[in-house]
Amino acid sequence: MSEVIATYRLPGAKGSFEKKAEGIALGLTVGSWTDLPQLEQEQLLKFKGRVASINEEAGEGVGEISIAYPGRNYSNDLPAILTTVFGKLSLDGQVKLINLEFSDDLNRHYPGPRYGIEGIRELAGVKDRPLLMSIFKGVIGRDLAYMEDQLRAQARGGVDLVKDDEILFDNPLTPFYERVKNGRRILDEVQQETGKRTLYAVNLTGRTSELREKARRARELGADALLFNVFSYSLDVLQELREDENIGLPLMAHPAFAGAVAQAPHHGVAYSLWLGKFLRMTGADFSLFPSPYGSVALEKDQVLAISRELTDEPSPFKKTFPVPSAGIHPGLVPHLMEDFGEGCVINAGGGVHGHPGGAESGGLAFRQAIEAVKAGIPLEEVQGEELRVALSLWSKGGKG
Ligand SMILES: CSCCC(=O)C(=O)COP(=O)(O)O
Ligand SMILES: [Mg+2]
Repeated sequence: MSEVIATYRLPGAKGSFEKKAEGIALGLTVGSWTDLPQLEQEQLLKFKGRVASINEEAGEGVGEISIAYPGRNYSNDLPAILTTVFGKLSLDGQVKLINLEFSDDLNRHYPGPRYGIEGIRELAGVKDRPLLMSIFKGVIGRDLAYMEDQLRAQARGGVDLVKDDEILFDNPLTPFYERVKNGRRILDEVQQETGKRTLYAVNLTGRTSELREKARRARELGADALLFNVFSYSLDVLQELREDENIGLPLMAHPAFAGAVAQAPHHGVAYSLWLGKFLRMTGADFSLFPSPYGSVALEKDQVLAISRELTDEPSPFKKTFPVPSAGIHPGLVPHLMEDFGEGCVINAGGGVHGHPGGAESGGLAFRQAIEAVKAGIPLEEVQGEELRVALSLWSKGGKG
């Protein structure tokens, strides 16, 4: 039967959860604060939520309640489903949505990533190591020539991808379409020099009604991929971009604004859903999230839960690349590869541009660190000058 099963974590004393569960099951479906006439209750029974499970011992003074919501109550789209399972309830005190399971018949209507990890590896030409991504930094208020120089340096350093910073919007100095065209030209030139292809994820911004046309035009102009601030828009907008066959580009989901919904320990939505399951099912090829040891850190169990949702099998969806980020420098590469293996994207802005030798050296330092970890060589024993300088600047495993 079509249904979603929502699991909530909320405070309460033992013995109090059954009543709470029934209240949620009723209140978010057919009920209200007043009792309905008997006849109506019988008519509405097939629309009533069902208490699927109660765990009164999920933690100290905390329980977990799972409620099944019949598919006939909502259209199969995330706006309707999120409103059903956590619309009014999200306003009702300490309660956190920690999981949402979709029946197979509902799941199959979501697109998942168009490329996924394997498809992105094909595009990047990288099979057997984590991908390395750098980030434009300090380009607000600068012109296209400045960006071109920064892009060239990053690409010469051997990074596989470069992304716009999420705070770079369409602007007169570096307009979106010009960034796309220049990016293609510069990266073609560097590929001629080095033989290596670097992909550029340009930040797709502006009003929602403009996004699809801008994305289609970007593809025509040769864009490699699109960075997208999903949570300033919505998951459904991401899904619309994914499902547009005239766009067809890799989609890189940025977590900006995600904390507004997921950060609070006893409210909102779990990060594993918000940056994991929901992004994978709606079509993100990459999901960026704060690493456990960077400058904007999440708890390790939260981050690993995000990564599991992005990559676990079996799944009806291709895998989404986990992209642990924020405050990442070459000394952290062993931690990243220990926690995420080779199936991740190592993402750094300051850790590349902050290298004393400049962005090119920053990229080389990361590449040397990745190769060392693959070979089982301690970073301190690596001969690479760029890595040695980076390690002396940023203590291994410390914060940047
Ligand atoms: C918070 S996850 C996305 C990280 C990000 O957008 C960024 O610009 C990281 O820059 P950094 O200099 O910390 O590598
Ligand atoms: Mg950023």
